[in-house]
Amino acid sequence: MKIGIVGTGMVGSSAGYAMALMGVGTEIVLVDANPALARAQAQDIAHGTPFAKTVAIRAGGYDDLKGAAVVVIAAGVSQKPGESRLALLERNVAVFRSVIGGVMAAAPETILLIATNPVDVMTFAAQRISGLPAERVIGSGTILDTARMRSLLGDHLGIAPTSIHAYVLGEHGDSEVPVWSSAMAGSVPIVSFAEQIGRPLDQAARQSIADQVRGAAYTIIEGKGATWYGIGAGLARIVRAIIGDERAVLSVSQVNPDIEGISDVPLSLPRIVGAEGVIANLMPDLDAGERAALKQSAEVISGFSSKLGF
Ligand SMILES: NC(=O)C1=CN([C@@H]2O[C@H](COP(=O)(O)OP(=O)(O)OC[C@H]3O[C@@H](n4cnc5c(N)ncnc54)[C@H](O)[C@@H]3O)[C@@H](O)[C@H]2O)C=CC1
Ligand SMILES: CC(=O)C(=O)O
Repeated sequence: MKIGIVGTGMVGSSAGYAMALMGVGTEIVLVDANPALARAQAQDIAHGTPFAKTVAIRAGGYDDLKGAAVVVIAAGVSQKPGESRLALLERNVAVFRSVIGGVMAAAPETILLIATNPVDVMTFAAQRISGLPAERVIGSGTILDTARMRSLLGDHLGIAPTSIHAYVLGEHGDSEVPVWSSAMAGSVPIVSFAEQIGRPLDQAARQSIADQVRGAAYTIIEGKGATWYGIGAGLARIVRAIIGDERAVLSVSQVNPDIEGISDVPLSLPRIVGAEGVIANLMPDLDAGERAALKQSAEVISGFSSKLGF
């Protein structure tokens, strides 16, 4: 199955590399405004495939995306140290006006998977520019924040992050909402699990983990200029769910008709992801504080998306 990636800088190339190592798809086509970069990334990743699952990876133009089941969009600018994701909006919407047109002309039946920041608002822009139904325009959303939360909780509890079932919802950004009230370790509510094994998750421990998740991008950007490995793996995971029709439950972004009274707002909820894109949206049981935080997150995003003029 063919997968396209538009924007082959750090994020796009890391997604391609993760897909090649995980054996996601049979053919990956890399497209970039800088064709020499796309060619170099394709060659470099291809040299890893003899050690991995065999995936053909090559550079191309928009025409080469014809027949792609999924096209990942990671084109645009990224944050400088201290800059918020929302500060990138205007520049990246301009990039999307040309990129999405090129993709849709070649692959009108595709599913778009958006990584470019601010990812929720860019998912909204991509949906409006492409005219695709909302369930076929997926933003990576909080898949990365959820992974960061599970990784930190795994460290705290001394268990595999894959045994933790907890989500970050809302914006992939400063207003994100870690959901503690329904978080589980194995099949045990996480606070009870933590008490039973003598590693309590009291309010201070939960706040510290939430702060580290929210601040992770800022911390990493301060240290190495950008983030790419975590999101590269997250994008490969979403693509695998789509092309394998896995019906996996993942926290990803999509334009929602209504969240807490706010209409047409793009944000992350747990969603069932398969061959048709998002198959169903799930609203977890939230406590009053989490519900208010989700509404506030929706308001922050809507404050930007509703002013785009789409
Ligand atoms: N969703 C998430 O969780 C994450 C999102 N990001 C975002 O991903 C985006 C990409 O980040 P990086 O790869 O680090 O940036 P980068 O600067 O390394 O790569 C961006 C690429 O986009 C290409 N590009 C720009 N305009 C284009 C156009 N009109 N057509 C085709 N290609 C074009 C550039 O040539 C460049 O190769 C940023 O917006 C960044 O904030 C980054 C990390 C995590
Ligand atoms: C840059 C970004 O969005 C992240 O690493 O979360």
